[in-house]
Amino acid sequence: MDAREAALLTLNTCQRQGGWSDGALKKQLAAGGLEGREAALATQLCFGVVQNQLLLDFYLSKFSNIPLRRMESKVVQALRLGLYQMLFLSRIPQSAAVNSSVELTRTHCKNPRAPGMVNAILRSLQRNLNQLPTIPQNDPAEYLSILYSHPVWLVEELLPLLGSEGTAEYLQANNSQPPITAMVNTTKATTQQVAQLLAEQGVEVASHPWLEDCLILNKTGNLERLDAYQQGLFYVQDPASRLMALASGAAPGMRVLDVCAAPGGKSFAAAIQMENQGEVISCDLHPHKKKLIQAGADRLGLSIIKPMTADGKVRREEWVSAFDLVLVDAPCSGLGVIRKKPDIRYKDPEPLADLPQVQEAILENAAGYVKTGGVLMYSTCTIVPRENGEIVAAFLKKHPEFVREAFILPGPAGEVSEGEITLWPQVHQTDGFFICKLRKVGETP
Ligand SMILES: C[S@@+](CC[C@H](N)C(=O)[O-])C[C@H]1O[C@@H](n2cnc3c(N)ncnc32)[C@H](O)[C@@H]1O
Repeated sequence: MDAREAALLTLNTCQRQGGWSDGALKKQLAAGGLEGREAALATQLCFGVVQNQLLLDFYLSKFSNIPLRRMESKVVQALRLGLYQMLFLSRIPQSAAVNSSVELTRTHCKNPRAPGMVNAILRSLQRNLNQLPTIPQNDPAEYLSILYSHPVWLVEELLPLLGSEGTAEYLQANNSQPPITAMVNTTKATTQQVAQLLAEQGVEVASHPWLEDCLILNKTGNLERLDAYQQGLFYVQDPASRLMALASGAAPGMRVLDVCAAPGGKSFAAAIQMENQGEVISCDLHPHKKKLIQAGADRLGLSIIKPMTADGKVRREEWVSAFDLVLVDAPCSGLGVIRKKPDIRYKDPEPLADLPQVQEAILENAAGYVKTGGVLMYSTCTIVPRENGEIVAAFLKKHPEFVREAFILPGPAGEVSEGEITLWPQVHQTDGFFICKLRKVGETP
């Protein structure tokens, strides 16, 4: 199996079964025994097609007599792969892009006429690459939707928030490849020691420009096989999540509750900040996720983390007013992590409508666990106000005993004087993320 075949099979699985491309690709690479450059190419092809799917389909449909929706899924994926390479990967000769897609169609598609059709469509596109049809600009949302391959409903939601230039910048940032950021487990080693160990194993390592104890990694190969990973000297996390822990003020000796904890990233960040002194109770609704948190904590040697299965909406009397710090990293639409999970954009938006209700209920219940004088953090990895600022505003209306508290972050975010911030990939070079810090200044009424 080569990179293109792995990409085709992954894209086809995701299209037909609705899975996530990152997970499906990982399985496909393992099944096909792909490593190194072939694995990197398969990843680029797979993510590139997903990131540009609406644009690719716009052009393909102009050059095909048959609507794409009436073609076999693998034929559509072969067409997308061929055109993606021609438009975005100038290092690949165009003839190789066309021929490989024709070959994939011959090997994997049922219809004997499919290879001829794929050849004809891609050759015709190749001849017209310098004069492709223009995307209509009369409707700004539709234009940006096609140009940057995001659904119209999302673009329509962003335009009033960011304006057309800001929206375009955000959508473009979503189609970029974020760096791998490794957070050093400073309870076990210094950043310099970890950087050296990684470099000795051939990883390209650089310091993060503004986040302490964070390394940017390149050429990791299978990261989980690295000695530094196996020894629990780092974990992979976006800077936004670390910023949430920094804003929270988690400190040694505190009693902390992480209400929505799996797979454990915020708990790990807090426990490391606490120098593994104190207690972090890390809960998640789903029983199978408890093991995931425990495995991460064990690998990192963070003994203060106590994983539990618990529903964040259901009150536990023994926890009332018992914690210095409560983290609510709420289940959300994930629209801030499109860079890492490019297919989030194509998921059905209908179930997202119920999320604010769940978020409100979890925040409401979690607030009861904060001691007077303690801190309640609310965060999500999304950028839409209805899951972020609007949740906090509604909560504060009912809870005068809580107030927003200013905090200072390293990097472009700087001082957050209003106590809440939305981080954006195009501005802060992080995932899209929301952080709000609330201090309980009075007794529960
Ligand atoms: C955004 S993720 C948390 C990410 C985690 N804090 C981290 O940094 O790794 C939200 C989590 O909330 C969990 N969840 C959903 N509903 C919940 C509920 N009612 N109570 C507790 N956890 C819930 C989900 O299983 C999911 O793991």
